[in-house]
Formats: sequence, structure tokens, C-alpha cells
Amino acid sequence: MEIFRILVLNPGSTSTKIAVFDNEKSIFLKNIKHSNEELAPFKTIADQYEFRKEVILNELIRADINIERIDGVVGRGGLVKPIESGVYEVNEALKRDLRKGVLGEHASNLGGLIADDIAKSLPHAKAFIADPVVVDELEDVARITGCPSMPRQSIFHALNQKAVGRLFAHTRGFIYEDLNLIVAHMGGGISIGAHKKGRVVDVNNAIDGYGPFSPERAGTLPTGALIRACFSGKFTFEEMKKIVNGKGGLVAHLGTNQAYEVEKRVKAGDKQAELVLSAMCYQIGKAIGGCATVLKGKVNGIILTGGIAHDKFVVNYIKEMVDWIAPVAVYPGEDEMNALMQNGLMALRKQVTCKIYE
Ligand SMILES: Nc1ncnc2c1ncn2[C@@H]1O[C@H](COP(=O)(O)OP(=O)(O)O)[C@@H](O)[C@H]1O
Ligand SMILES: CCCC(=O)OP(=O)(O)O
Repeated sequence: MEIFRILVLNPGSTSTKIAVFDNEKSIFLKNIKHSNEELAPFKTIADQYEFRKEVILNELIRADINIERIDGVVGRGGLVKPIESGVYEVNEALKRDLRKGVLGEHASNLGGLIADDIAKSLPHAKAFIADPVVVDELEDVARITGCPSMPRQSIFHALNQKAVGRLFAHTRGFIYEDLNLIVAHMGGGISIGAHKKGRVVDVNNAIDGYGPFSPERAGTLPTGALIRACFSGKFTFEEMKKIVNGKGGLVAHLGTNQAYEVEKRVKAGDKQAELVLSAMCYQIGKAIGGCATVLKGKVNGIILTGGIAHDKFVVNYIKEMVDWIAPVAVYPGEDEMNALMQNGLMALRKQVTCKIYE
């Protein structure tokens, strides 16, 4: 059997995850965490390009990985135009929109760009992205807001939400496309999706829209207060953007984007940390309840996933709020690296046709 070597790159807001697989076999995995101090010198996500690329190449050198043998580099895709779920070979149109960040700034914009750069430096590697954060399967009714020029947008952890949805179904002998699930991904950003028979028909915009606050995002804010802050003359446009995304949520309240640090403080008896962490959990529980109404109460399972699903305080708080809706399954961390590898492998084996980004 032909062995394909695949490099997987997953730049998140608080981490860079790197993996190398020979077919399905993982031969290297590294999760490099970035504190907000470390990323603070970079004004924009695009400015982090060289830093993240160097982190990746250094780790590969340190692990003595023969990169010349790589056949495919799969990067987590970013805020390009809304697209269908699937695997896309990186092309010029995709790179242009990743650079621009047509729907905004997020570390995942760098995934496809660095993947392409590394692939181009190798003898025979191709670059791909799969299930980027802009996968859009919203029902029309879920798009409409009270302001026609500001529709709701589907920007979420599509890759991991779908991967754990499939895993949940598979391990119980079902097919993902036959189930109704609610998936809460809790990472640097938080997204809560209503999966109706394999399509994410409603989800919050986890980057700079609405939904629960997260380690570094403000989530839904009182609109009037937000407008007044924008026009107060106290903040620049760039500063307001940071208040919403980057310096919001746990960072704003507690000065850290690391939920495990907050958990430690809670354990040590810090009441303010406990209140703020509880509020984040409370908002997640409420959003799960909202998705249950979208699915008209027919929910086969609720899945808690992402780095913060390691946190017992968070998991117990949310379970207590929602376990009357459906059984709760916990998948701490994510299955993104595996999901990216699977997509890359299927593309290299020509088991799927790569979609073309236009
Ligand atoms: N063992 C753990 N216990 C509690 N929180 C954790 C743990 N591991 C990671 N986290 C938290 O999860 C968050 C990052 O989740 P992750 O899914 O890796 O995010 P991202 O991909 O957005 O960088 C951070 O706030 C981190 O502190
Ligand atoms: C909107 C999905 C992207 C996101 O928020 O990812 P992180 O949690 O890695 O920041």
C-alpha cells in the first residue's frame, strides 16, 4: 500500500497545533500554546505569519521529521467566503481571500497560507484546507436579524464540530447524517451548533459576532452600550475590535486567555474567578437550550468539546443545566488534527474530488 506522509497545521487563537501522519498513523503531534503576552507584539493576525511558520519548522527540525517526504500539507482554513463543507486544494483565489480575511481576522487564516508555502518548498507536496470556519449550512430563517444589512453569519469550529459529531454517531452505531446533535466547542472561541441530520442549521458567530463570551472574545454585548463605546471618542476602531475579539471574555475579566489558569484560581478559592467562569458556563448552557428549540426538542445528544472540555468545573456546570435535554458526551480537546489528516488523505488517494474555491 502506498504510504502518504501528511503534515497537518492548525493555527488557533491561543495555540499552534502541528501533526505528521504516515497515512492514518500519527508519527508526530505537538500543541504549542501562545499566551496573550507572546502574541501581543503582533498588531494583526497576518503579522503572525513568519512567527507561526518558524514555530512549525523549528518543531519539525527538532523532531527530526524528514519533510522532503511530505506529500500533502493540510491547513485549517480561515475566514474566506462562506463555502460548503469539504476539502479544497489551495489555489490563488483562496490565498487571496485568506490574506484579506474577507470575513475577518483569525489565526486559521494562516493555515492554508503556511500550508501552501511549505508545500511549494517541497519536491512533490500539495496543499489543502478542509471544513474551514466559514462552512455555511444555516437555514434561511436563522440568517435574518432585525437589520437587513447585518444578517447572522455561520462562523464556527466547523471542522471539529463535524468530526466529533461523526465520532459520536459512529461509536454508537449510527450515521452522523441520521442524528440531531448539539455541539458546544469551547476553545479560544466558543461556538454552539445545532446539527440537524448532518447540517449545522444554526450556530453563533464565534469570532466577532454573538454567542457566549469565551477566553478571549466578548460574545453578545448590549447593543446600546456597544454603540456608545464606539462613539465615545475613547477608543480607536482597532481598539474596539480588540475589545470584542482578543481582549474580551476571560482576558477582560481576569487577565488570562487560559481557562486552566482560571480553573486553578477557582480551586484556590478565588471568588471573582468562580463568578466569571460560572457566567461563561451559564451562557453556554443557555445557548445549548436555544439549539434544543431549533431542533424542536428532538435531540439525540449534546457534545461538549474543545480544550475547555478538560475543565471539570465547566463540564459539571453545563451538564447540570442541560442534561435533561439529551445525554451529554464529553470529548475534551478536539479531533481536528485527525479530521484534517483524513481529508488530506482522501484527497491524495483521490477518494474525494477536491472542491474548487472561486
Ligand atoms: N486541561 C485543561 N483544563 C482546563 N482548560 C484547558 C485544558 N487544556 C486546555 N484548556 C483551555 O482550553 C483553551 C484552548 O482550547 P483549544 O481548543 O486548544 O483552543 P484554540 O484551538 O482556540 O487555541 C484555553 O483557554 C486553555 O487554557
Ligand atoms: C470561529 C471558529 C474559530 C475559532 O474561534 O477558533 P479558536 O477557538 O481556535 O480561536
